[in-house]
Amino acid sequence: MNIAVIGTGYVGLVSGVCFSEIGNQVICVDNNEEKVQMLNEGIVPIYEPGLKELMTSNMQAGKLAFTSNIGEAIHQSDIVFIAVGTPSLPNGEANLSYVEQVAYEIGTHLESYKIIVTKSTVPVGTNDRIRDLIRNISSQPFDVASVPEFLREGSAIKDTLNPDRIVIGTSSERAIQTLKKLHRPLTSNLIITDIRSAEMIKYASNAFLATKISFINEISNICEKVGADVTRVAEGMGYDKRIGSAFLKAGIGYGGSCFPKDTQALIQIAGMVDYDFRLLKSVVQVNQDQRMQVIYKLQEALGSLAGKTIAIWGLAFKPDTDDVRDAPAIDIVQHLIDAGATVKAYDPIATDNFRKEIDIASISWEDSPLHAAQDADALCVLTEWKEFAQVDLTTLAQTMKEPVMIDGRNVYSAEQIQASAFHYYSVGRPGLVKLEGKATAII
Ligand SMILES: NC(=O)c1ccc[n+]([C@@H]2O[C@H](COP(=O)([O-])OP(=O)(O)OC[C@H]3O[C@@H](n4cnc5c(N)ncnc54)[C@H](O)[C@@H]3O)[C@@H](O)[C@H]2O)c1
Ligand SMILES: O=c1ccn([C@@H]2O[C@H](COP(=O)(O)OP(=O)(O)O[C@H]3O[C@H](CO)[C@@H](O)[C@H](O)[C@H]3O)[C@@H](O)[C@H]2O)c(=O)[nH]1
Repeated sequence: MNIAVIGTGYVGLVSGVCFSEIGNQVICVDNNEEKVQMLNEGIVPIYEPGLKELMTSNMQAGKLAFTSNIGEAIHQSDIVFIAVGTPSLPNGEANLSYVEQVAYEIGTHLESYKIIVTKSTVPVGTNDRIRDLIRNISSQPFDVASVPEFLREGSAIKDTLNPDRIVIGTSSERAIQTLKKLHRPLTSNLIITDIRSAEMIKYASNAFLATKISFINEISNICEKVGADVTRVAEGMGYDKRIGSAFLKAGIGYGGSCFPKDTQALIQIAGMVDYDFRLLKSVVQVNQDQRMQVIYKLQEALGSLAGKTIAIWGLAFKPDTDDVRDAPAIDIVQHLIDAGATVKAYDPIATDNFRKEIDIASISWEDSPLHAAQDADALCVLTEWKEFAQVDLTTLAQTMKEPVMIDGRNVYSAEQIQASAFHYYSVGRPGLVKLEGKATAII
């Protein structure tokens, strides 16, 4: 099939590449001309394992192209995917200006029947608005459908080529048949539903996953007080098929471009229809507080943070991505700076993006984990990059001024910590806290 994908962020680019990989003719559009030029030169603007290879091979096979000319792309396609951003407005609502702009441009370029599919995460009712907007501009035939995207950054290609399900929300039989045919090579689990339910499935899914994370983070905080180990608690819970083991990793709270924004947006969507989504509001609050646990533990270990040197390992919101959008590290580093500390930061790939968020003299940007830790009063592990688990803890402790570690992602095992000199704070594993070089009673 001939497909136009509007927007070459994570979703647009990965979808475009994967649709070409399964045999379609794809043209990706972005109004950022610099980005289009880079893509045409085979340069991938995001870090995603395997994406460059797949993109290049499909471009060379003539199945994938990039342009800033939306009209040309629409003329060549049967299906138009909208995959532009829907960032948060200051009140938490989704900003639909990019989606509406694209809908307007599609309307002005329609010259024959198209299926217009929204992949962007949009509030319930948005696809109806897109339909009205286009209908006001064009008398050409078209159908709209909501096909929300569930890919995760870092495993985006695998998620797209092997999805758990594809949700197709539309009232058009013609669109259903075409979209079924398009997606069947990816999975047989196609959920056909109405547009509003499809839009809601996306928000409800993200909100539920965020709820699981805040739930286990609260359990971890209680574990710390009652002497239980949250990793064993999560394991024991996860074997229950009704609960499932995924998304029960306690840490410093969720970040990224989706959970923070989509939970806020769903609270707003509920508010618009006079519903107070109390549970989700608590999930968001717990998540914000969880970031502060790192600071509380540092204060417990060091007292005042003024004048202290703190090493930070990990700036990305999770491993295998250079994305720092709403990363917990942003709040934590900002707090340390406000408290008068000096920060030595290291991330294998996200440093450049992080510096666009905060770049001040009291932060030094280090080129290795050990350089960041050198002469530091404490180390905070904020992203579970694989290379951190491989660092020799004896060498690390000797490099630091004080062997104090706040492991915000439970990277290290009990054995590694017991064999080390570290005064160690984990998340929800209080038996591993060492005080004055001696393990506490609960091991
Ligand atoms: N990032 C993810 O992992 C992910 C996963 C699932 C769903 N989503 C949702 O998908 C949507 C896109 O997310 P993203 O992270 O890919 O977005 P992004 O903001 O990273 O990228 C959007 C792209 O659209 C382009 N754009 C904006 N207006 C345009 C226009 N008028 N014409 C052409 N191009 C235009 C921008 O230049 C940019 O390259 C959002 O609604 C998001 O919530 C994201
Ligand atoms: O057990 C867990 C799992 C995740 N996280 C954190 O949660 C955040 C989000 O992680 P993840 O879901 O893996 O990354 P995203 O790429 O943001 O993907 C989410 O957001 C996307 C955008 O909507 C959806 O498409 C995906 O299905 C959904 O998983 C990260 O900060 C993780 O560190 C935890 O703290 N504990």
